[in-house]
Amino acid sequence: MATLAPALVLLPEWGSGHLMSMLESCKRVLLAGAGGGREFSITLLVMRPPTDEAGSEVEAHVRREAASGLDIRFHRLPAVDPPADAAGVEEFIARYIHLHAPHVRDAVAGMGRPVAALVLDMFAAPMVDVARDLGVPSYVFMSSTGAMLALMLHLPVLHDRVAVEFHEVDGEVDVPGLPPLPPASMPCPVVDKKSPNYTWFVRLGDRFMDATGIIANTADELEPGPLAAIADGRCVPGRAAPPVYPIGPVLSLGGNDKRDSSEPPHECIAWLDGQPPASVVFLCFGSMGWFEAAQVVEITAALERSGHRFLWVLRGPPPAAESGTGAPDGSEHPTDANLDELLPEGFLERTKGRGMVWPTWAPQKEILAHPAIGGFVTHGGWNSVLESLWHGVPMAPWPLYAEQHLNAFELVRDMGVAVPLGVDRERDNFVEAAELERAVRSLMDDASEEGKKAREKAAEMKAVCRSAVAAGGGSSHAALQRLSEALHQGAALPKN
Ligand SMILES: COc1cc(-c2[o+]c3cc(O)cc([O-])c3cc2O[C@@H]2O[C@H](CO)[C@H](O)[C@H](O)[C@H]2O)cc(OC)c1O
Ligand SMILES: O=c1ccn([C@@H]2O[C@H](COP(=O)(O)OP(=O)(O)O)[C@@H](O)[C@H]2O)c(=O)[nH]1
Repeated sequence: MATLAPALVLLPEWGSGHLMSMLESCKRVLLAGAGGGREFSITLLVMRPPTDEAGSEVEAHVRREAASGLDIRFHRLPAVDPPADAAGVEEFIARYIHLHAPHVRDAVAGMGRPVAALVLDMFAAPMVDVARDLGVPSYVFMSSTGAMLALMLHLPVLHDRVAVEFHEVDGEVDVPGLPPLPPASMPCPVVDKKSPNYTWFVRLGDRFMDATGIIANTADELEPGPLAAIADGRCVPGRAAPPVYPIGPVLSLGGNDKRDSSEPPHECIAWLDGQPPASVVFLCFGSMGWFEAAQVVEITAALERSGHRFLWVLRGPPPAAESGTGAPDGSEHPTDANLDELLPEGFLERTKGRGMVWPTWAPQKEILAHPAIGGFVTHGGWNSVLESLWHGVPMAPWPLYAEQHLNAFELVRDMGVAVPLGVDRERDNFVEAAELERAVRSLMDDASEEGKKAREKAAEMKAVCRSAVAAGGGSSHAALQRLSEALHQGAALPKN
């Protein structure tokens, strides 16, 4: 038994952004420990996702990772009935995950080897209790920003201090480590305090405090304000937060964008190959972003008038959007866009040669790595942001869902790597053509002072990202070493 490598037992939420980001991060721990006397194995606890679509995605990840040659095992948890009465997406996710607690307990108890950590998705934070009962360490994995982490830790304090809805606050909301936050930049789950989603987020933030540690996909130099606020105990006055290990950027792999060099380039890449350096604005809106026809018209007008080259990933509504029966976990994916139906007549002709509209999943990481890309209009999902910064691409954030309004604020106001884009949150995040045209010009025009600052800052962050993960002095590499040491020290046989 003593010779068996301690296990990192992972409980990710099933969404690719969460699962792959956690797995890739824990693979770094595995690789960092190997050879240094700190061997680990990984066991990923697989919940049956609540939709067939998510189920197929998870199975594809499992198949690929099982063939990776690393010490990664998969343990399928018994199925549970999803809550039938959840009023909101975040409530559904947190409750559905929590129903697995007895099965998680059994799986960890039956590992037959020391457990270095039960690594929990942010939505699974209440399962710190399972780890405590079994006498093993628990770590929350934060796949979003340090700013979101600071906000979540601070949320129980805000809950006591702010009696009204955040949008009724006179002025701004104070979140330690961030510039004063306009209420319109609060993340979706906390905008309605009457909603159980809000109650769950307050609870999740509270339970983060009971973890042994928090692993975060960020870097000290990327988010110094929020990370220092957490470390200094400013988020929850009077109580020390668990140590945070910012080990990022870990770019989550697992999309279908890794190309064999013998294959011909993807059509988007082939098109970019013919464009001048830093001349193309890339528009892409994550795994769930799509637009109604009226918004598409505004985007086409903005792109035409801006005169800039563009590569636009345009997706259509998810199948359930028409019937109003969305997936309970909010994970319904957009369909491929029917360009003939969605685009105004003549748009493709008029922009021929300088624009490309791609109607399906695109190889985003490869696109952002291409020298022709000069700017990125993004929904501001944290994985997309990290990918953009990794390649030094400045952004114009167009937040659509989840915590992206907070991300947009941080990118523009705190990190300075993005130009602002005026999004009407009251109108389903609608953006007028003139506003998008202004933002694209600001991002891409050589003469734009605002764009110049964002470009310089993004170039700086590219260097920061790469040096953070570099061996021999990188802050994220050092955090990985500290984490590896803490995991090694804390490994314990589960009590039964
Ligand atoms: C991070 O804060 C929030 C994340 C989510 C959220 O929920 C979610 C649920 C699913 O079933 C599938 C998903 O793919 C998914 C994604 C998701 O957010 C995205 O997570 C990314 C990190 O991996 C990244 O942070 C992106 O910005 C998110 O868009 C939901 C939520 O409240 C609505 C959050 O506050
Ligand atoms: O057409 C697309 C859309 C998205 N992505 C990838 O999907 C992930 C999206 O994650 P993010 O956290 O940005 O947003 P989410 O989709 O979770 O809201 C990123 O790795 C993107 O590179 C991609 O490769 N092609």
